[in-house]
Amino acid sequence: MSETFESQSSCSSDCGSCSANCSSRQPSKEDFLVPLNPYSKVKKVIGIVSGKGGVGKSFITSYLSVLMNRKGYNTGILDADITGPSIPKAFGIHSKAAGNELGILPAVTKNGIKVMSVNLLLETEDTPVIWRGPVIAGTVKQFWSEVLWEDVDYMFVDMPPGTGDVPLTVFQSLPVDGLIIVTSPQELVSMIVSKAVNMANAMDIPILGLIENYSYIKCGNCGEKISVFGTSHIDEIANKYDLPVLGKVPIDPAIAAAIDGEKVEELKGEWLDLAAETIEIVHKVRENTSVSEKISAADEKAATIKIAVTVDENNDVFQHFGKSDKFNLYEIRGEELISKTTLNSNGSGHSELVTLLTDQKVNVLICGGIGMGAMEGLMDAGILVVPGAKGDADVVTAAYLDGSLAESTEPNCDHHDHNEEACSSECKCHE
Ligand SMILES: Nc1ncnc2c1ncn2[C@@H]1O[C@H](COP(=O)(O)OP(=O)(O)OP(=O)(O)O)[C@@H](O)[C@H]1O
Repeated sequence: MSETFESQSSCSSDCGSCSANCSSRQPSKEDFLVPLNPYSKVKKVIGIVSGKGGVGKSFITSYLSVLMNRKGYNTGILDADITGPSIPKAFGIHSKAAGNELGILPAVTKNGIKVMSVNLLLETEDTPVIWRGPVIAGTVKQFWSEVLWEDVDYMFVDMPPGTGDVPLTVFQSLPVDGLIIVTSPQELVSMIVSKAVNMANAMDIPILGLIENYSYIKCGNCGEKISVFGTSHIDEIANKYDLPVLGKVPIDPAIAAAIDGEKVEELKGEWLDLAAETIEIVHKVRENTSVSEKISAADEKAATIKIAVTVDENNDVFQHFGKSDKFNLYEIRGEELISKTTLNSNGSGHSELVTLLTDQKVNVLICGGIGMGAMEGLMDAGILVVPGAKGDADVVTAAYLDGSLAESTEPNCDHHDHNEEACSSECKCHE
């Protein structure tokens, strides 16, 4: 029986009455997807990509999964960087993969993150993987279809670096919900990020944002940020593609010590908090308490709230409330954004700003640092305050609406130069 006959006979339509030209049919995105292990359920797949190797993509993948695990989500890592697998070491995993009749069993980290990597299959960890592209891509597909992942909320895929054939096959084979592009300042950032963005667009996969690793070094004595690789262009490129910058990670010996010491789960640092929040908001897998529940259950649909956010010229949350000269004003009805406008002030002190916000009938203020005097003024005026917010104002507002950022009655001293020490008794924030 010829191949042509077989394929025609598998068509259930009556070809005699069909005008479609089957040979010219373009395959859809779904045609390339590999089925997931039938005993597993993965809610969201986040791909971590870089234009080239060596930018710390594996660290970013590991630490993002640690942050999502800390938020209480079932988290997995599929290490698709087959020729440079570094995920198991970061978690101190040296076991070999076992299996049962339902599939290959992933390794499980101390805190419960599931990991599958080629290192779990190699005889020794230093065995090089000298495989051709199709074999590498086939291995990644097997990690998806044959590993018994069971229930995973967020699966992070440490993608092979670059934009060649292997990453392309991986992109096509897995149902990736969103991508994060990792870069470093010394790269030809514009060109390399552009390639990754174009690839994602061609594959019709949304990009959540950019993360710059090795962004700067912080001086241990004075706290000054030193850009060792020269001026970063990450903000320009993010503007060009209208993408948020989800994190700028410094070169920090604590990071190297945690990764090389196989203790990434013990690492503490807020560098990727915004990225984790963005994943949580954009690819929501559980229902959070929404702000509309907080206002009024009775007229939830009709209620309009006005949120003011202190902003700088980059639309990031400005960190000193009393010196804010610009606010974003978001008007929200029910779950819907009705308007977003800019409110200018002369930044002349917190009591004038409280009056300005009261006149605008603002219900909620989201800001960075704020002292006790201003807090009291706002609370007296019936304005709820969300202090200590950082990053893009739109993302932060979405986080508040989603219930992931909460109001507080405590001041926040980020607006003072404490060199990251705790607020001292000389600080006037609490007066
Ligand atoms: N921000 C950082 N500060 C200090 N050390 C870092 C930082 N990011 C990564 N490192 C260290 O650099 C080394 C390489 O990191 P990682 O394994 O994530 O990247 P890679 O494998 O070289 O690159 P990629 O994953 O992009 O191919 C590791 O030892 C890690 O601890």
